[in-house]
Amino acid sequence: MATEQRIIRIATRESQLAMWQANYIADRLRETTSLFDVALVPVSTIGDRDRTEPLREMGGQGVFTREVQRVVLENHADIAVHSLKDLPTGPIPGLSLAGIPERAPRFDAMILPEDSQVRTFDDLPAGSRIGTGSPRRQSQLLSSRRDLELLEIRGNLDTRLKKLDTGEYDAIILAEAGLRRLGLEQRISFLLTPPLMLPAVGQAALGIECREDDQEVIELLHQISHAQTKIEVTAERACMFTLQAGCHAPVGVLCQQDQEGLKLDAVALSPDGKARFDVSVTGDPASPAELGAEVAKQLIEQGASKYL
Ligand SMILES: NCc1[nH]cc(CCC(=O)O)c1CC(=O)O
Repeated sequence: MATEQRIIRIATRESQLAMWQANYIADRLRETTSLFDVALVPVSTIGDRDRTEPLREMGGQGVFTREVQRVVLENHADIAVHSLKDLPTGPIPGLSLAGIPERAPRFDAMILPEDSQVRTFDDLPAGSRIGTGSPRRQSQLLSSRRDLELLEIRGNLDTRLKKLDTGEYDAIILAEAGLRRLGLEQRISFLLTPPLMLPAVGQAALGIECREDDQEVIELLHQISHAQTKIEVTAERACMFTLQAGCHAPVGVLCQQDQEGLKLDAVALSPDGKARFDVSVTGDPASPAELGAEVAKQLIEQGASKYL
């Protein structure tokens, strides 16, 4: 008689992007093992239910992740799949962030109406209305172009693209990774790359949590993890944790391996972009958390705390 197969239950938000990500992880797990079956457990979060308030005013950190985590803690699911950039950096008692799969392309993208002739950031007409509620994106754009008008925008990717197409904005900014995952990359007019724009902590990476005592699932999540991505996001998240800054702070980071070692660039800005603090440190790839803490320490020494 066949023994009963354990089903790995995957808790996820219900947005199109979250469901894509959860299905992607389900496929990776199925490729890794035939010992388990997988099933999705959709969860609605306050971040999804309230589409009107600017995100940073909605109880801030964890509005997209807290309820998904609770479902796992209460054993109604076994793993939680998050966009790592939405996951607060502090540890959650009872949960282990055991899965960090390979990161997708991590930069931000500018989207213009389909008939626009504008091809570069510098070509944007003076006073262009740019839709983004992210203080990180707003402050970095204002740091190079004081003339731009930054406007709040909410909603999932489809909703935001519709708001652009109906003329509410001259351009909007979205992460390249999310657009690619939903097959919308043809809407990208151009990428916003460093030094103009540093991405968010963990941007384009996924974070998968499970209960800290679920050794079977922890091992499975290690098998679908990617060593280099894990090193990079460990440095980035340690920097944000030491800064005591959340995902809505005006902070951008970029962690990359080069010939000299593991390099972490970070920028913190005032909301209007007039003040900015830049730090770049190269460290030992074997100690990414120390590198992140060192970069945070230097930002604080420069006076960045005032804006965090
Ligand atoms: N805060 C929303 C969010 N969280 C994750 C992504 C998709 C990209 C990613 O995984 O970094 C997005 C959308 C966006 O910023 O455009």
